[in-house]
Amino acid sequence: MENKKIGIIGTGNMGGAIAVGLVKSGFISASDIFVFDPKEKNLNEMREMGVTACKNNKEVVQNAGVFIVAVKPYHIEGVVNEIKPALTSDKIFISIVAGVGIEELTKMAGENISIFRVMPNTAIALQESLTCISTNGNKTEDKDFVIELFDKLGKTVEIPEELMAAATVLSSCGIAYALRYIRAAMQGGIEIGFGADMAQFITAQTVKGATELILQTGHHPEREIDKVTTPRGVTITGLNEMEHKGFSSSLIQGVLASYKKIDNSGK
Ligand SMILES: NC(=O)C1=CN([C@@H]2O[C@H](COP(=O)(O)OP(=O)(O)OC[C@H]3O[C@@H](n4cnc5c(N)ncnc54)[C@H](O)[C@@H]3O)[C@@H](O)[C@H]2O)C=CC1
Ligand SMILES: O=C(O)[C@@H]1CCC=N1
Repeated sequence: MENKKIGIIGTGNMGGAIAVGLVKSGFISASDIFVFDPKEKNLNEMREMGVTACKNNKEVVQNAGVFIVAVKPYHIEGVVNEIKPALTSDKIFISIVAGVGIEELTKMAGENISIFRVMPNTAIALQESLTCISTNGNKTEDKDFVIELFDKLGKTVEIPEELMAAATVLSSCGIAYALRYIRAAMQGGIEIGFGADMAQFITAQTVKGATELILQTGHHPEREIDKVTTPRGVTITGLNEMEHKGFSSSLIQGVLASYKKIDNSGK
């Protein structure tokens, strides 16, 4: 692929976060990122970062060799119809749209274009995404570029497309589940004496520490928990009370409910 300029179609929560992460990463100069969004406010935020705002989606695809579609599932078909005249065989089409498969995307865009499904999360703005990539038999050169691109924006894992719905739940929704844990722990922290800001800082840094313990050692969480739970101590008392109230079960059921929602809606 010759043209390594990057397009983003839809600069809402995710498209905007990708643009921010890309500019921060220095992987590409801001002016080589081409975006369109019908919301002028979103485009202005992009312009302020030095990103090139286009007049429409077709112009994005004409300028960029690789483009990321980050619109809601119900807008994808309209977007693909709009960009179709600019879809030459040298383009790489990356979709982060939840629940829309490569087969469906191929029907919309045509056979002769390289299509990837990618599932990032909002931490991509900080280059801390966990991004799942499904390559479905694309050319090695294209695949290498897409992986390199998202490696600059966090960590990547390559998965078969059949796991994309599960990836959406565990990684993309997962950020929200983790944040809800942080909020709940903060609320407990406030009730036992901390101000909100201090409770937030203590909880967030503690979660970061827990995450690093797992990521850096590869240990099972329970192995690290065993080091904290003094017999007859305060930790096990709290943990057991959480389990009596359904903590793990509630999380697992939430994950399954999100997964079912993707299956049910086909989105
Ligand atoms: N929000 C998240 O954490 C994640 C979202 N996704 C997927 O990313 C996609 C976007 O989600 P969000 O960013 O949350 O939604 P959003 O609503 O924040 O952003 C979508 C953007 O698309 C723009 N848009 C609407 N019609 C358009 C058109 N014809 N051309 C160009 N832009 C258009 C909207 O103005 C909006 O700014 C969805 O398909 C979602 O499934 C995937 C992973 C994580
Ligand atoms: O909630 C949603 O439907 C989207 C997909 C993954 C994260 N947000």
